[in-house]
Amino acid sequence: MKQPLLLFSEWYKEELTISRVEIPSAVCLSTMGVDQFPNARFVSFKEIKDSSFVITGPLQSRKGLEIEYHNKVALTFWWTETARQVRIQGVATKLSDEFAEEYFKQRSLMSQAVSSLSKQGKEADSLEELEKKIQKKISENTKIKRPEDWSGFSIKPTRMEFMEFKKSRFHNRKLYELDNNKWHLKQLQP
Ligand SMILES: Cc1cc2nc3c(=O)[nH]c(=O)nc-3n(C[C@H](O)[C@H](O)[C@H](O)COP(=O)(O)O)c2cc1C
Repeated sequence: MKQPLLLFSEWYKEELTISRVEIPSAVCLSTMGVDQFPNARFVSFKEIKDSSFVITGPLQSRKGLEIEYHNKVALTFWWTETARQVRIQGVATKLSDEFAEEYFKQRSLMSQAVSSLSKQGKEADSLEELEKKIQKKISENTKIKRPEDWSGFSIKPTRMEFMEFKKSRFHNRKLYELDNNKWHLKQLQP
């Protein structure tokens, strides 16, 4: 049986080589809201590290607070060129400061400036003022420090479903479930 993280890497690579979308790393992150409503938004998948899926962003954002409240989350990929969907459920853990620094360094100057000055999800008094501050920060051309609040999550999968979409609707669905540290595979009906 092929291990699911290996299958994920193969599928992702296949999509990346032929993808024509600007952000092929986009993935839908679903969380459980403090109001018990599920909540979903796209984020950028960074990489698999220590058998976990890494995403980044501010911890004081809605998603950050929701994950703090309830650490079980879902990631959903839809890859248009290869017509494949991957659904992942797992447990999220905050990144270490060391890894957060690494990911912050990889961001463009613009992204770093936005992250350092924008309080993601808070109401804006004046977008123009905020944009001016960001432009000023960029023009200073000095090293931008990672805000303490900017980090990310490492999501350890416990269930992964791989679907090959078929025009006939006779989709191929393979479900991997983790039990006692071992992955078990089931073939699902379409
Ligand atoms: C393609 C795409 C990629 C995105 N990547 C990220 C990301 O990596 N991190 C992030 O915090 N927000 C990212 N966003 C913005 C989120 O969709 C969202 O607006 C933001 O994280 C606030 O969500 P929240 O209020 O639920 O915390 C991305 C949006 C899109 C459309």
